[in-house]
Amino acid sequence: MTSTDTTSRTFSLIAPAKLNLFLHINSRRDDGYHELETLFTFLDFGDELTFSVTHTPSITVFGDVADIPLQENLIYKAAYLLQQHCHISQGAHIHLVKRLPMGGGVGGGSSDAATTLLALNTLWQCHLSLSQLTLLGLQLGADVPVFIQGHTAIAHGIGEQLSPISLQPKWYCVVHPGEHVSTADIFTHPDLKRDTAKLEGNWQQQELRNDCEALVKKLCPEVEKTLQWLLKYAPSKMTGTGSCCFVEFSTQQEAQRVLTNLPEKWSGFIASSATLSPAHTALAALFEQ
Ligand SMILES: C[C@@](CO)(OP(=O)(O)O)[C@H](O)COP(=O)(O)OP(=O)(O)OC[C@H]1O[C@@H](n2ccc(N)nc2=O)[C@H](O)[C@@H]1O
Ligand SMILES: Nc1ncnc2c1ncn2[C@@H]1O[C@H](COP(=O)(O)OP(=O)(O)O)[C@@H](O)[C@H]1O
Repeated sequence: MTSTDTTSRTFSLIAPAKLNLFLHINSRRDDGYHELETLFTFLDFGDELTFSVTHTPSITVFGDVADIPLQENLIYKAAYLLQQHCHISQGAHIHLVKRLPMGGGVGGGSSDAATTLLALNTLWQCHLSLSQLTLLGLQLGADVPVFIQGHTAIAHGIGEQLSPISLQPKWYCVVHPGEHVSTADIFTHPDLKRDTAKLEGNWQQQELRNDCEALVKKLCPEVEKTLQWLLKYAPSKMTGTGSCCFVEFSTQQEAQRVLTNLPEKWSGFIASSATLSPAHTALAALFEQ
């Protein structure tokens, strides 16, 4: 999945998906952002990004860039932010293979941005620490810090205060109901439940849920249908602000069975969870050679 050519300074990394195993919204701040508590885990499935350094300062992003204008692509934004911050005179060619559904709640854009910061920090020899990269990443989105820190974590604040934890690896079948859900639309909706009490004591002994789920089910009937269909196999949940839904298993076979039976109108994938982000694991392996 990962390749390198250190002599021409080119390498590929997987920008992994995340799942929110629960997502509680505690309050809305004066700046419009929401205080939340969420459990992030990484999947060993994601977009593939290939980075090459150039001797001129231009930054290009090509491949599956769909109709996102270059300067709005989070990959470009991340590269440009780092280049400006560290006064780098080199540029980069970045190729994207998009596997994660956009607006699916699996964090594809944020993961692409974080992976770009991690990769170019190395290729451009910026020598920023993970804490410094995390602060830069937060300028790009509330979800970016967890992908930079790279560890399964419970997040507080707007998603940037991270307490790393370890979980048993599990297998997931993740289903995209074919609908795009805008994070901003959900967080600005008057009917969003935003008054869940903060967790106290051991989170594993408490009732956990996704506070966005009821609203998204109401707004997107296909999400409701997906959650219902998945219930035949296991308790189903939605990730982030949707629209992807998932079920958890101990074995690959159980997850594969759900994917095999998936109605044609939906798409999906199976993946196992990883306590460490696959992008971090791959980057460490590349530079230990
Ligand atoms: C809800 C979560 C949960 O993991 O995931 P997604 O469903 O988007 O993947 C994230 O917090 C999304 O993070 P991210 O997608 O990076 O958010 P941003 O770009 O910073 O913000 C997108 C929109 O969501 C709102 N937002 C985001 C995070 C937060 N804690 N409170 C908010 O109100 C922002 O006000 C903005 O209008
Ligand atoms: N490289 C990128 N990959 C995905 N989305 C991107 C990217 N760059 C910018 N975006 C924008 O960010 C939005 C949210 O993307 P994404 O992270 O996939 O969703 P979610 O936060 O629901 O997981 C997209 O609708 C798209 O307009």
